[in-house]
Amino acid sequence: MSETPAPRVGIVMGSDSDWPVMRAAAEALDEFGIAYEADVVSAHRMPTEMVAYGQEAADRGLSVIIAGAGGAAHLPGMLASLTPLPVIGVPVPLKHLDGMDSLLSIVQMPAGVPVATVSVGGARNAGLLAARVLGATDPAVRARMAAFQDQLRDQAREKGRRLRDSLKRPEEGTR
Ligand SMILES: Nc1c(C(=O)O)ncn1[C@@H]1O[C@H](COP(=O)(O)O)[C@@H](O)[C@H]1O
Repeated sequence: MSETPAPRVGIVMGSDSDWPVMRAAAEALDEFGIAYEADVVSAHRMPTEMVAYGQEAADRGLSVIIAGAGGAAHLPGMLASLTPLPVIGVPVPLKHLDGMDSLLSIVQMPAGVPVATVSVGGARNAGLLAARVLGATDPAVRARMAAFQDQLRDQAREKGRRLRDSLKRPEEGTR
């Protein structure tokens, strides 16, 4: 019987309502074969459990924490204050303010307590950034990231080729 690999990345969010955004981080980690855990850990609603999560994360074997929250999004910063691990913050957009409240709550950290903040709703990039952090010391993950970057380059070249072709046929492009 094969054992489930121990999670290397912790994906946490303030509420299960964040999951439709945050699942993109999990999907990115799946693409790279990186084991993760996902849970709801709210600084505001379950502060003592949030403190325990932050204090225990490194000893439990996690290497990176991805924390997403919306509105008064204090979860990523509070976790960064509790753990020596890198914390990647995902501003989750809510119904009002287009996610600007979440973004500013996460990105404006005081000096000494860094949170690597991705764009509003940018959970996929959070997963990719976590893969890069692991890849710095894990050659297999780094090789997968290099292959992924090759694919991106090829796709971008193809987009340019299609655009140039459409300009050669005036009825399809704008001159
Ligand atoms: N920003 C935080 C925190 C926190 O930062 O501790 N805990 C919950 N929340 C956010 O509240 C929003 C609404 O949550 P509900 O949908 O449960 O009402 C979510 O986006 C969550 O991340």
